[in-house]
Amino acid sequence: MKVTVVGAGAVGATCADNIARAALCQELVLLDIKEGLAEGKAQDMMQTAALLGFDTRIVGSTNDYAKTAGSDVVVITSGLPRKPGMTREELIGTNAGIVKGVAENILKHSPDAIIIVISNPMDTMTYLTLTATGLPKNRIIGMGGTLDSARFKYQLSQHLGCSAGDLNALVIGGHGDTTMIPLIRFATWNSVPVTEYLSADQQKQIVADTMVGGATLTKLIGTSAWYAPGAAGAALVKSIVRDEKKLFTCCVSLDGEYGQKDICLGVPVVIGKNGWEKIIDFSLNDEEQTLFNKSADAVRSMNDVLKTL
Ligand SMILES: NC(=O)c1ccc[n+]([C@@H]2O[C@H](COP(=O)([O-])OP(=O)(O)OC[C@H]3O[C@@H](n4cnc5c(N)ncnc54)[C@H](O)[C@@H]3O)[C@@H](O)[C@H]2O)c1
Ligand SMILES: O=C(O)C[C@H](O)C(=O)O
Repeated sequence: MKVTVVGAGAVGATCADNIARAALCQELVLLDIKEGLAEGKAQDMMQTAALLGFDTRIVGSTNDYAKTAGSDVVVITSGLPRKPGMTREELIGTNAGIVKGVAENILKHSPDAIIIVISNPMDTMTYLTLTATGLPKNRIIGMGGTLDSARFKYQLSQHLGCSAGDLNALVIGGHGDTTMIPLIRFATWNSVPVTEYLSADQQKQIVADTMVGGATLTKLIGTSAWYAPGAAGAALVKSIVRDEKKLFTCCVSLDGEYGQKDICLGVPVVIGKNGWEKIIDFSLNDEEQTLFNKSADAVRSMNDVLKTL
């Protein structure tokens, strides 16, 4: 197996590090436009191999896409992160050009790859990657809901005083401060609904804190987060290369599911060797469906901005 991570910044390097530590592929290419950055980080990571005991060969590249040729999975993390006070959507002007160029270069050298898009605004960058490459929809996966669901479990675990690993919880919709939808009604603690244990106020607080999870970290750190985003990207890579068929919320192209079409948005999907293999379409109540439709409207208006760039 060969995996490429484009963008050797905070998220890309963390994602690559997680992929290497778990020995998810024989060859891992880290590519960045900044001279020497990817080569340096690749060498640094390779120097952990003797300490951590993995055999993945990590190759760094300054914009030489020939090195990425024949990748089975490509993770796109290239682009600007937001600064405190900004929304993810404000990154569209710069990141659309970067993501489009990267996707076209990847396609030339790895026409069979499954592409995971992480760059923000992620829902729109996923839609752009799908339309720019023309690849089958199952091979384009946006990573956002996977991270947001992990943050939702973190918030729940803090209130319940329990292991995050004992929780099942999904965030669907867009990957934006106001567009994501933490589905607390469906969240369980080892099969028992968490709503049994949490007051209405606690539930509201958990949902609100989950929605601004990325903004909260951006304010604290001064740039956006990378540990959980990198780990979330690697979890998707693992489910693909090991054909685990795990269920994650990912941003995928909808064709009528959840009442939406011609849009990429976060819904629960099965991830395996063919990319996203199945959308799990379950019934939302009126309130949840209204939120989902509003989320779709907001993402669609960002997709329209692409036409003006
Ligand atoms: N979807 C998510 O859940 C999620 C989570 C975290 C971050 N992000 C997004 O991921 C992106 C990266 O974040 P980061 O913190 O790693 O930023 P960063 O600045 O640390 O790294 C970005 C890297 O991209 C590189 N780059 C820029 N243009 C390039 C090009 N044309 N080709 C190759 N490389 C290029 C830069 O040189 C830089 O090293 C941002 O857009 C951020 O908003 C998304
Ligand atoms: O918050 C951001 O801008 C980065 C990312 O989307 C995140 O949720 O951590």
